[in-house]
Amino acid sequence: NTNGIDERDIMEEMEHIMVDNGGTNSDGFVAAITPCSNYVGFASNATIRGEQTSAQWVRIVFHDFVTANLAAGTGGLDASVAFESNRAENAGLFINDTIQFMAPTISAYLSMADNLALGIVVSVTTCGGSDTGIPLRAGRIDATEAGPAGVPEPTTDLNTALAQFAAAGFNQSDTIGVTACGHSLGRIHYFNFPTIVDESFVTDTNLDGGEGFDTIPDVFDSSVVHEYLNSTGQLGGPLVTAPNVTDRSDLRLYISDKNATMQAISEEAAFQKTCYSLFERMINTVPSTVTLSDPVTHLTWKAVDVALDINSTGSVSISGLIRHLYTTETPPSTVSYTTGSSTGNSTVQLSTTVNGTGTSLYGNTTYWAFNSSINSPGTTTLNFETVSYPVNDEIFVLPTQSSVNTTDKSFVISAAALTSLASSDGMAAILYVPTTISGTVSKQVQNVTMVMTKYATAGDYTLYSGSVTAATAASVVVKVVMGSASSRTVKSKLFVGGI
Ligand code: HEM
Repeated sequence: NTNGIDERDIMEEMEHIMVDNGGTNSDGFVAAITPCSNYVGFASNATIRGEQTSAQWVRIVFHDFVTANLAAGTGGLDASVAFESNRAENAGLFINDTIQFMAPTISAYLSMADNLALGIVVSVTTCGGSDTGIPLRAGRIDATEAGPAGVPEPTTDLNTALAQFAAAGFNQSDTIGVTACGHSLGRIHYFNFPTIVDESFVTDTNLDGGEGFDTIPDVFDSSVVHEYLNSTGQLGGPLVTAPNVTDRSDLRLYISDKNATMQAISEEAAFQKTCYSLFERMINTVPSTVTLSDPVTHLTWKAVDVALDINSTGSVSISGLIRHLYTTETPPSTVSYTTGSSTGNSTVQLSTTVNGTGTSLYGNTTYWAFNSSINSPGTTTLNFETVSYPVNDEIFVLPTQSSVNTTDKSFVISAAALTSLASSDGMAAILYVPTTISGTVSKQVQNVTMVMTKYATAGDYTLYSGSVTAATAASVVVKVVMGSASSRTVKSKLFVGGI
């Protein structure tokens, strides 16, 4: 990543938001769409509005992606949609609901655009799709301003709509497929489209007057296709049956190849397979300057919140959590680990303390706490089960000797570096601060550099500290740098008082 963040950390953060859904170390992301019919929007009377968060998360990806210009290498999934909520083509609550919900999970590791990609993938899963159907990559970079307009609307004529999709790399059949896939979930609302949905849909428990595209708008399946082809249920939905012919954009699209694509995806397995592939292409449509990671997989074993510490004599210790994700097998009651250095592995250490357990879409989790001294300098890995986690004991942040004041957003940061590394550049901390910006409810990570001063020596190490005030205290990531040496990053939630 161009901002000095390890790709491994980016991928592991995305995995964390995806997997840690409840209990220890959970963040509530997937809970928002569990069950699939759930709504966590910010409008008043949320529970009776007739809205569905999972559907919003699918729709927002389409609206962000479709204005890509493949030939120019611009646009795609870059979260520019976060600046575009006022456009008529973006009618509805979905942009601000989604962006505001996801803003807290923006960090140096995870952009808003990566949050959006994650959102559609977990929505498909919780709404009944496969949990491994859509490979999810990380590394998207957020736009800093609105992009061009050009999302098809119900009144957009067929050729214009097909040209808009074509500019984003989708041919006619792709366009028909991806629209039917999207319209498997959610509703069209009277509140947004009063000429399309009848006012009678507005009730005390459906304030926005939502009418489903199919009879089960909270299940990701081929019903919308069947009902269209067989003239049952919702008949393909309001964009097929709208009173005004000009509003029948789904009908124009579906019949434009004489229903060939709709026939081809009418079998459930073919529908799912086609939709996963088309959704994957949407989320992987990114500006040509962006390089995506390999797919993020669910990790059976994982190191979490790893931190180094040092005492006054210069003895370095490592602590953190070991997470095990399991489905059917019984989790072990202890986990052994070693640390690796140039002179070989340490003696085997045992973690017997279960720190907590959690639930996930992909199984259950158990967390063990570990804490032990390491051979320093020279330790380069923490090893357990299948994991070899990189350690840098030459230069490191000291989370337990650092603190955050969440009231005035001030940080006091301590760090250690080998005295032999000392550079005339001095030691500095870089704080990656998700910062409010104008024109959107999203945030942008801004780098704050803090000069540190030497305050002690401890064995082979020199200790530094400094203080700084940032725009926010939440979801800040910190690393320290000296000359060409750079530490691993840590979350400031590990600091005393951190969030
Ligand atoms: C020509 C193409 C398309 C047009 C004209 C179109 C139009 C619309 C309209 C008018 C709504 C109603 C929004 C509201 O009232 O809240 C809607 C909803 C929706 N659209 Fe599309 N759409 C198109 C393609 C797509 C695609 C490609 C996807 C995703 C892959 C998608 C996903 C959705 C979803 C999930 C909803 C439900 C949103 C909710 O319940 O909040 N649409 N669409």
